Amino acid sequence: MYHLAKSVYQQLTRKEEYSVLILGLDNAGKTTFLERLKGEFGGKSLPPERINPTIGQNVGHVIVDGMHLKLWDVGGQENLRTLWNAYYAECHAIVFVVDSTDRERLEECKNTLKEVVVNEATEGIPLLMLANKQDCEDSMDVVDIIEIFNKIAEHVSARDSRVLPISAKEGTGVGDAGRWLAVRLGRVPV
Ligand SMILES: Nc1nc2c(ncn2[C@@H]2O[C@H](COP(=O)(O)OP(=O)(O)OP(=O)(O)O)[C@@H](O)[C@H]2O)c(=O)[nH]1
Ligand SMILES: [Mg+2]
Repeated sequence: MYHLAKSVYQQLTRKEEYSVLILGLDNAGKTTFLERLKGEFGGKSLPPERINPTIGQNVGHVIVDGMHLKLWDVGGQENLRTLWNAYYAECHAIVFVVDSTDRERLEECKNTLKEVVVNEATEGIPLLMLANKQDCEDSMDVVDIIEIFNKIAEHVSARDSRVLPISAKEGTGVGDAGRWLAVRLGRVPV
């Protein structure tokens, strides 16, 4: 009887959790975005000046509109990108962060995103691209970023994708990014 009651209780109080993988080149602002998202949705967060390049991974939890999200932020340095594969099977959505000021690495950024979306393991997974660092005067126009990156996402497979302008440093657009994920993930079975 105790076991039955316990299992009923667990079913009733079960929290569904969705895994979100944060990818992008090194220095794109992935960790800054994760910390800002935590702050935006009521958690404790590190200020930008205390964030260092990620060598392993950072994990954060946020609740957006009642939806529990577990965010995996992994290092974007070239030699660490081979590790991204290991996360694909378990993730429900991918956030790809782009440094909008880094014109020199735009080609590398496009190729990296392409590799992610052509991988069989990410097929059909919702993809949110963030045109970050919009607070910088020299940042690329978000319209141009949308043009470039939507083409990559759409050509590969019919998936839910979106490009949003943000400043992870100042927090602009970060709440919208969290809410986009919550809405999209509400349509995906855990
Ligand atoms: N101006 C500006 N700087 C930003 C923004 N987001 C991040 N940065 C800066 O960009 C640098 C890299 O940020 P990180 O969050 O460490 O980048 P990352 O993508 O996690 O990098 P890796 O961990 O090496 O993969 C830091 O100096 C941040 O302060 C932003 O929105 N605006
Ligand atoms: Mg990082």
